Parts: sequence; C-alpha cells; structure tokens
Amino acid sequence: MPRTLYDKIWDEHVVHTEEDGTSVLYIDRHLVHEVTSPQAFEGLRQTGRKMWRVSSVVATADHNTPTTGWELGYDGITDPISKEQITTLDSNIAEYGAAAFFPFMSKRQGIVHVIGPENGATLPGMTVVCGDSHTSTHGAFGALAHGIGTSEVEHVMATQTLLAKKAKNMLVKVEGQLAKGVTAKDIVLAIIGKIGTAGGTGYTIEFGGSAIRSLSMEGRMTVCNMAIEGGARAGLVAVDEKTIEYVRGRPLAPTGVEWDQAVAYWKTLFSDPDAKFDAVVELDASRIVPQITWGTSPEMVLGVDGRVPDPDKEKDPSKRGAIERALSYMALEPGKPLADIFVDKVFIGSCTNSRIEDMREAAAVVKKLGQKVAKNIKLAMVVPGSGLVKEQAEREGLHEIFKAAGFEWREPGCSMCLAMNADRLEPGERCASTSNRNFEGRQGAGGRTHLVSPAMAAAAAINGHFIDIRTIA
Ligand SMILES: CC(C)[C@H](C(=O)O)[C@@H](O)C(=O)O
Ligand code: SF4
Repeated sequence: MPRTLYDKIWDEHVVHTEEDGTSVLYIDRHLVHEVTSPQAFEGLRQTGRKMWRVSSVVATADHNTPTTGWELGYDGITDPISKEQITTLDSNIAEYGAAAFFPFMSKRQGIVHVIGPENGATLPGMTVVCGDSHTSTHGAFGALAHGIGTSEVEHVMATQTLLAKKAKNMLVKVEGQLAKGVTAKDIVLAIIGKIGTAGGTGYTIEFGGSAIRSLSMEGRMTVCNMAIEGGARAGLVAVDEKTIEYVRGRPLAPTGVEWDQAVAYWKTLFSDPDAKFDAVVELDASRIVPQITWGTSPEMVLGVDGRVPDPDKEKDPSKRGAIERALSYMALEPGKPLADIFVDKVFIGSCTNSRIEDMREAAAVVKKLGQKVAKNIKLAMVVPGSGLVKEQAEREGLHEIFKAAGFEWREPGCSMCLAMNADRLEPGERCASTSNRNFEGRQGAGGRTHLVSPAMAAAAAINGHFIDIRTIA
C-alpha cells in the first residue's frame, strides 16, 4: 500500500499500539533546553532512574541567555531565575550526560532548533523530540519532530519512548515561483492565513510542491517551524539532494559505510506517488505577497498591500469580537494601509529566522537601501540563532553592514522572541519581528508584535514603517 512520508517514519518507530490507537513511539533524538528540563531531571533523580540512552541527548541553553554582556560571564545574567535555569542545566548535564552539550557562551551554543540541524543532531528519518513547541522545525529534514511537555521529557529520558496517537495526513502543496523578495516566511504566514491556527489540528502536515522543493534547507526550516502555529504538532518536507548535502560532514552525522547506508535509506523518505492524504491544501506561490500580521494571532495576517480589517464587515460575531479585541490591543484603526504602520523596534532573530540565510537576506536589504535605521526606531537588533551563525555572518562581513546602519549586533539566543531574558518591548511599543508568535505580551507586557520576514523587518528598520519589499528586491 502506498504510504506518506509520515506513515513511513511512524511505521519505522512504533514499538506497540493499544486498541484505542495509543502507541509507544521510539525516540531517536532528544533535544533539551534549560526551560522545560529541570523538573524532568528532578523526576529522574527522585525515582532513582537513569537516562535510557544518553547518546540521544543534545542540550543547550537558549531562552534565558543574555544577548549582551558576555564579557561578564555568568555574572552578566541579571535575572536570578534565568541564571538558576542556566546553571541547573549545566549541573544536570554534568550528572546525567549527553551526546553533546553547548552550554551558555560556548561557540556552538544557540537556539535549540538552530543548533540541532547545524550539528547534524537532526537527521532524516529520525524521531526527534524537545520540550518545546517549535520542534516541528526539524521536520524540514524529513524527520518526525514533536514538541512535548515537561512530563513527557521525563518519560523520554527514562524510557526513550513517547506515548502518541497517530495524526491524520495533510498535504500543503505550494506550486509555482515566488516573486522577488517573497520568502519562506511569507509562504508559511500565507498558509496559516489560509488554514487558520486550528487548520492543522490533528494532522501532521507535509509541505510539498515546487515552491517548497526550491527552498533552501533554511527556508524549509522556517516553514516547518511555524507548522505548530497552524495547529499541527509536526511538519515535514521530503528528503532530497539538498537535505543530504546539508547534513553531510556535520559533527554528529554518520560517516564512512554508515553514511552510505544512511543515505540509501534517506532517499526512500518521500510520500509514495499514490499515497492518500486526509486533506490537501493548495497555494499558488506566484500570488503570495509579502505578509504582515496585524493582530494577536499568526492567522491575523495579510499581504503588505492590504489594509487593517474592519470588524464591522465581519458577519460572524465571535470573529468580529476577536478582530475588535486584537485591533484595540494593537492600537490600529480599521482601513489603515499596513504599509503605513510605523514601528518602534525591530527584532531580527528567533528559531524561525535567525539562520545564515536570514542574516544575508536582511543585510542585503540594508545594503541596498544604503541608509541608516530611521529616527523613530528606538532599537533595531539582530540576534543570530547560534554562535556558528554569528561566526559565519561575521566572516561574511554582515555584522559590519548592520552595525554601520545602526543595528545592534547581539550574542545568540531566543532573545526578544519571548522576552525571557532582558530583551523586551515596553508597554505600547510596536515591533517588526521575524519571530513566530504575536500573542498579547509575547515580546513584553503590552508590546505589539507584527510578524514579518527578515527582508521586511530590515526594510521597516530603515524606513521606520513597513514597505513592500518587492519594490526594492
Ligand atoms: C519556553 C518554551 C516551552 C516555549 C515553547 O514551547 O514553545 C517557547 O520556546 C516558546 O516559543 O513559546
Ligand atoms: S526562538 Fe522563540 S519560538 Fe523559538 S524556541 Fe526560542 S522562544 Fe521558542
């Protein structure tokens, strides 16, 4: 029987299935960060259990790490809770072990969803888990990657398995060619705009079609990263030559005969031509306009040529109420052209858009516009996703372009994506952000977030307000 990519990886990892469909799934890779692991380690400790397979664990500190003041070392972490989470991870890994650990300030430290692929910890065909919802990112490699909760983190540590029910199969097919300046971020925002934040609930989404195939691995990661914002716990892209080339030579990737065997298997990781999907959604890539969210949920999104929606035009009372609430929080008037929205801060970073390609896209816009950050911008910051991204960007001189224009060039971490460290919006501040969530208070209490691509964020920093990036691409 023809199978989808999801079916194939699932079948390969199921240990046991109960009558009600609850399955025990073997987990190949466990990514760990400082926020969702402390109670899990504590649970192991209290029950006297060991880690089932230490070699499956790859850990880093990312959410709480500061993006400035590294010369002060751990003393630079001003918030006591942040500091405790980071040092607790250090001591837990020292006690329980890991295949690789990239602690605070080490060269390979970074956002867990950036460092996993970067180090070859994420490989095609694997089951990957992490106590973090954006684990869906790793699906870009044809890996089945689930975000899990803290109690599940402990369960995986103790048993190397996860209890899960199989989801349904959805194919999101994006065919055609993107306009210049339109990126992977715009694709995924357009998808969420179409299916809604609950559209993928109960499904694993496979992203396919010529527009997805033509994306780089970085772009595919951006798309899969936001599968969770479309309601799906996991997103997937089939393996192709780009996947294999990206993985080749990474520190944790197989070598020699094992590499050849792995590649032969990885080449089978695609949906069979006649495989059945429970739902299919199609988008025409050539019609995707650079996207901006105007509200407080990623589905509240429109093209940059659009206007802030008018709640009075919405017939459904609950949707009307949601629009009204969002506009009041965002302090936006119905009918205002999205391109006329001025911002106070610009954040280029997060596990959605902090990889080298994102840095390059943003720097290219800054270089092309050839001007400084606009006067109304209080802070424009670029936060690379990892130490390696930072190093590569600096090798290419991208940091000089940013700094010369007045951007701050920071140390890697989650940063203002969720404001667990010192980087945040003040109440009422408006931000062009390349992250993935625009919830109320996400970037700081009372802060207002507009999700955009790196190119759009960079252009907003220079212009002070949004512009249609296609006009300069
Ligand atoms: C802190 C962590 C548990 C959380 C998540 O699960 O996604 C964070 O990464 C986020 O993006 O909100
Ligand atoms: S960058 Fe943002 S979305 Fe990604 S893991 Fe960190 S906090 Fe979560």
